[in-house]
Amino acid sequence: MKMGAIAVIGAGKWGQALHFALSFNQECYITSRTKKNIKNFVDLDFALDCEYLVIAIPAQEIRAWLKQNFKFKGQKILVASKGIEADTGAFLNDIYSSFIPDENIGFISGPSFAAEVIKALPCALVINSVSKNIYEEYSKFFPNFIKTYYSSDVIGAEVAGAYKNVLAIASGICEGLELGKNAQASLIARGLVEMYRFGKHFGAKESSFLGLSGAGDLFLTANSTMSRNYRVGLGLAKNRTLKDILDDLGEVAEGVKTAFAIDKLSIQYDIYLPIAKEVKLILEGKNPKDSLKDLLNK
Ligand SMILES: NC(=O)C1=CN([C@@H]2O[C@H](COP(=O)(O)OP(=O)(O)OC[C@H]3O[C@@H](n4cnc5c(N)ncnc54)[C@H](OP(=O)(O)O)[C@@H]3O)[C@@H](O)[C@H]2O)C=CC1
Ligand SMILES: O=C(CO)COP(=O)(O)O
Repeated sequence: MKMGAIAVIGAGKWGQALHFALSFNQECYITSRTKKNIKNFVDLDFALDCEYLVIAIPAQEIRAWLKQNFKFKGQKILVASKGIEADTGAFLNDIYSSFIPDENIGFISGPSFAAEVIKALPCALVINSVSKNIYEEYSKFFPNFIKTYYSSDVIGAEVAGAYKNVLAIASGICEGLELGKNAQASLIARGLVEMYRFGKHFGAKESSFLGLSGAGDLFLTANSTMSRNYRVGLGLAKNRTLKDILDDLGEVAEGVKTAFAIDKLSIQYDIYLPIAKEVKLILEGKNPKDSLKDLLNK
């Protein structure tokens, strides 16, 4: 194994932004399914042999990707994806845990549009891991325009990062229906309560929802057309088909599949999650105006 070497896996928007940031203090490699003209682009085998691996592929692809490609030989993994597996309702940490010991895994969370990180604009991120060593080792790699914090609340970070994408869809719908800023702020605030209710069920800490991983990322994503999930919501409010919206987007909007995962878990564990439920129903074809009536009357 190449000790000390770092590689990003997945050269999409976030992978490329992280590669840019992680190249400030050291050489950083990057790989993807499709070969790209990026400095230090390497093949997958080269990347997998690095000690530090930052994985930035869509949540729904991770299980199959790990099964097909990954062999654990002591690598330290930083998971950059935000989503919950739709088919099973599995959290990413549980998927990774069956391939890699928990002490070797960290999760990045917090407000971080790739388009701003790749311009070296300042931001603050959380590295969540059961092992503080993972935080200490990875935080050294980040450039000085990114401030990193440590948290051991892996489930809190995961829930917040995944759930805010569903709420960003809801907020985009709110904007698309021209319901006004009062309605949008109410939706986001109740959304924060809802995502904490969900997280608490799985043992997440309240502080994660009050800080960068929860409120921070939710306020960012649910207020900006820079968010892909928000733009999905805008399209749904304008009665565009989901297929049409996603074809136009050309990038992943994790909230779509995650809405189905959350709905599955809400039924399985009997957790009251009215906003996520309506997002899932709208994705299945319910008229957003009917969802609004139902939310107001619940
Ligand atoms: N964009 C952002 O601002 C942020 C994104 N994230 C999260 O990061 C994750 C990735 O997002 P983002 O980079 O923006 O998405 P993109 O759609 O831009 O890119 C997705 C990347 O995943 C790769 N990929 C897709 N399917 C597979 C597969 N089956 N096997 C291997 N690789 C695959 C693609 O490979 P290829 O290059 O070959 O097409 C591409 O590099 C998501 O979970 C997202 O929520 C988190 C924080 C910020
Ligand atoms: O997670 C993000 C910013 O923190 C990116 O959000 P979108 O995937 O909705 O663009």
